[in-house]
Amino acid sequence: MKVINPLNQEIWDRFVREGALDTIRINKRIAESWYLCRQSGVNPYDGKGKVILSQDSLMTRKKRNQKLLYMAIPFLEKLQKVYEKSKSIFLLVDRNGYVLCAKGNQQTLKRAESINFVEGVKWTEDEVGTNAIGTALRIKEPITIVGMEHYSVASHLWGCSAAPIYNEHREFVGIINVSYPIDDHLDEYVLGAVVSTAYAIEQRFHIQSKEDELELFKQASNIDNPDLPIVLCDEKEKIVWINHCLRHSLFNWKDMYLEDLYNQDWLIQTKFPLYSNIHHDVIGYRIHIQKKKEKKRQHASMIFQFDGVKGTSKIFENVIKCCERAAKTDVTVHITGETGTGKEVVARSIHFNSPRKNGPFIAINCGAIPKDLIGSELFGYVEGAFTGAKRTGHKGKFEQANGGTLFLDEIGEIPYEMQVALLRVLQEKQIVPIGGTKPIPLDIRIITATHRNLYELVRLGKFREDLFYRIYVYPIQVPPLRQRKEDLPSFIQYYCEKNDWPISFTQDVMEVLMKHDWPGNIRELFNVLERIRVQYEENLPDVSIIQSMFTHWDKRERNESNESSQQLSFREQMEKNCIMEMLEKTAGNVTAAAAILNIPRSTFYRKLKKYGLS
Ligand SMILES: Nc1ncnc2c1ncn2[C@@H]1O[C@H](COP(=O)(O)OP(=O)(O)OP(=O)(O)O)[C@@H](O)[C@H]1O
Repeated sequence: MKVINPLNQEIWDRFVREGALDTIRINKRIAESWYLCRQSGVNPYDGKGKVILSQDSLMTRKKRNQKLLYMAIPFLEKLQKVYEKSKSIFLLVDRNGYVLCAKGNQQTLKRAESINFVEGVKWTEDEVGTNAIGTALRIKEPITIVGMEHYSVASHLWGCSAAPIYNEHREFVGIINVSYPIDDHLDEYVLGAVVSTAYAIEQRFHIQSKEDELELFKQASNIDNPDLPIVLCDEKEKIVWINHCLRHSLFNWKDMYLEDLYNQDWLIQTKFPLYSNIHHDVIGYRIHIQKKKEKKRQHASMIFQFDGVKGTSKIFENVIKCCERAAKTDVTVHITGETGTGKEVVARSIHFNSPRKNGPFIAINCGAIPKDLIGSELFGYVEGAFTGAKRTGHKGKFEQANGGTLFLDEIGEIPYEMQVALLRVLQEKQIVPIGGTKPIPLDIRIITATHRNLYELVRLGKFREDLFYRIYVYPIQVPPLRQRKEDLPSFIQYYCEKNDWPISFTQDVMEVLMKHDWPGNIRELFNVLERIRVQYEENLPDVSIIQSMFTHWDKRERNESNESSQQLSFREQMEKNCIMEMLEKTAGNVTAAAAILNIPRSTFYRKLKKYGLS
């Protein structure tokens, strides 16, 4: 490959003015590029870089190309050493033409700044006209472009040689380039040196792929659960290892790719990316698979179905076992756990796996109903039971749940005086609606839940001991997310699949998520994922941004909750919620809502004003 002689001003002038070119006098690759530039309206009198990434976007792009950077930078530096006496600069460019890294002579780097030839700039033919980087990127061949061979004037005083870089799969991954001021008179072998460097980088990719494979096997030896059918794939999803329990059912795995498993009736349960400790890019996946038929059989024999993420943690496996046992009987279950840990999901799963599954599942949050209304909400009332009562009467939650399951959430919030009535219903298994005389027999399973310590409430005299023993028959403790962090990837995958969000989280983002304490548990996790999805869509932000999001949100949420608690007491907030709910139910009919809530109309209007609802 020889360095092409610069063209003269006359040829360039004629082409940009008239589009006329004597193609014999010009390298055909350059002629072709000039025509393309002219066609797509590139300005020959400009040619400075215009699309320049912000620092954040450049960081994200570097992150995405971290393997390329890791492989190529040492060779770029070697090349720089060879030409250290020259005024050259040395650049690494990604597959889309963005400059990821620029090193070399400080004076030349400064000079390059005047045409925006800097890190983060998009240096393609479309943006800046014919140039070694942009043209090599289009034709995927090494090329040197000097002086007026550049289509636009901004580069007329430059010479540059570029070559494409390929990875171990012969996929094009970027460009390596040397640029120099035209008066630097670099030797004619510079293009050869650039090509050799690109080749050396490709060899490095090959060696690294062997090292990655070794690391994958090393990580495989740490696989925790030998009873789960696990396969290990490389980053191209080629199966490289299967664990013991698959050795008798998956024979020809050595030539298989992940997608071949679908054709053999296997289902992917979880897919967990594995990262290199060296270049931090994905090197493969650990995949938990399951035979399709097994799943069908499970459905057929009605083995316990949990409608949510089970994960792989031991602690949650025990919860599922408890649910399974409880579902087979009519035992009264009491679920404890912090807010957002999935107590209601657990309650539902017990109901829908029990013989009552065809009956109703009725949930009521005892903490969200004003004290005065809880009686009518639970037990119902008959026609004309009190002023403002609905003419048709009202079926209470107990009656609504007849034949099924009643889930009393936040049972610890139930007013003390109401606890006696509740105890009586549980003992007598019948209900008399408010204002009524005829008892209604009940056939229901009771599940209660609380995030509070009921023992403590009993000790403080806030919860009746007799009621406590009536409901605390079969306790199930749902663990907080921080005690089952190994389930985080399964939750993330669940969320991504549910929202059709094809994104894979990098290892450092995973680490940040793993380190967070998740005070709001699964609800908080889903909220965080939702915010990231809405704000960043497919371009997962850099780890530092996610980290700062946590700090920012934490602060904001703390402030917001302080503000709202200063404005409204808990009781007031409950009252406001109840009024809003009733207005929604009555389609905004104030008279009807006030009547149902048994609040005089004038008071009701005052409250609407107080809560900013009028
Ligand atoms: N195992 C799970 N798989 C998928 N989603 C879950 C799981 N557990 C909980 N969630 C989701 O997390 C959120 C909170 O769950 P849930 O309402 O059951 O928690 P909770 O403990 O009852 O909360 P609270 O104490 O605030 O009533 C819901 O959106 C629920 O769908």
